[in-house]
Amino acid sequence: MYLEVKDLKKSYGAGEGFVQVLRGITTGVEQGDMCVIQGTSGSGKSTFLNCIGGLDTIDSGSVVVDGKEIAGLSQTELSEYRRDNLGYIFQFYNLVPNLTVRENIQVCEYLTKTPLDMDELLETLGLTGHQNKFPSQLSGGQQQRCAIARALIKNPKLLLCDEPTGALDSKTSRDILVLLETINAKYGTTMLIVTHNNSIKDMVHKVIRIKDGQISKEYYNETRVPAAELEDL
Ligand SMILES: Nc1ncnc2c1ncn2[C@@H]1O[C@H](COP(=O)(O)OP(=O)(O)OP(=O)(O)O)[C@@H](O)[C@H]1O
Repeated sequence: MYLEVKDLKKSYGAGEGFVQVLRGITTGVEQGDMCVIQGTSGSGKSTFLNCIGGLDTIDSGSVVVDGKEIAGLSQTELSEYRRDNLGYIFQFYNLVPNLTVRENIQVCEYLTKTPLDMDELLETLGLTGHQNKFPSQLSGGQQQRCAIARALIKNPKLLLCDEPTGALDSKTSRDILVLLETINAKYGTTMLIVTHNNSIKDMVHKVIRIKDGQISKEYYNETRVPAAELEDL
């Protein structure tokens, strides 16, 4: 198992403002699997992702990623863990506005000794002709592809995606999902995808549903629908 989570609990605030967000989550994801995390607004999906991604500390429980326990790591250790293992993609692309596409990706290339080949990645993501443009000169889909390239240049073993198609129209969403599928097949990247779009669950290996901070359902898809054939995106 690449990711093993046991009895993960996470709360925020104190006194009147105390919220118990994750109430003991136990689950796992195999290496190379794409996994969708579903749940209603406020159920704890992003919190779960952030705990696994070392962006948030954990109250109790265990999160083992690639054999390494990340619960209880110091901030410095967490930042090393993020640098060495993870790529992130968010709904809003968080590109640096005054850097070109290529430079935005280079920022992350420098974080690793073994980056993917920049030109090949630009080609895979359909960004070769846009590499010298600034984010403001790109469409939403192109900006998201740039954000994906930035996340992938380190060749992370684990890619965390929080609403990766949330700001995109249906055609561009499909393009992005086809891309994630291609990357998963090409590099074997394990992916956790938080999404409100109910169609995306059909293209992944595993689905985890969270309700009120607990797992209400989880299952593996026996057959997967290719992203290109998903309906109602
Ligand atoms: N930093 C924080 N401080 C206090 N409360 C927080 C914080 N982050 C999240 N919460 C609370 O935790 C609960 C779960 O939030 P989370 O963002 O994980 O939900 P979600 O399932 O991702 O929701 P959505 O689908 O709307 O993005 C919410 O009630 C939210 O207000």
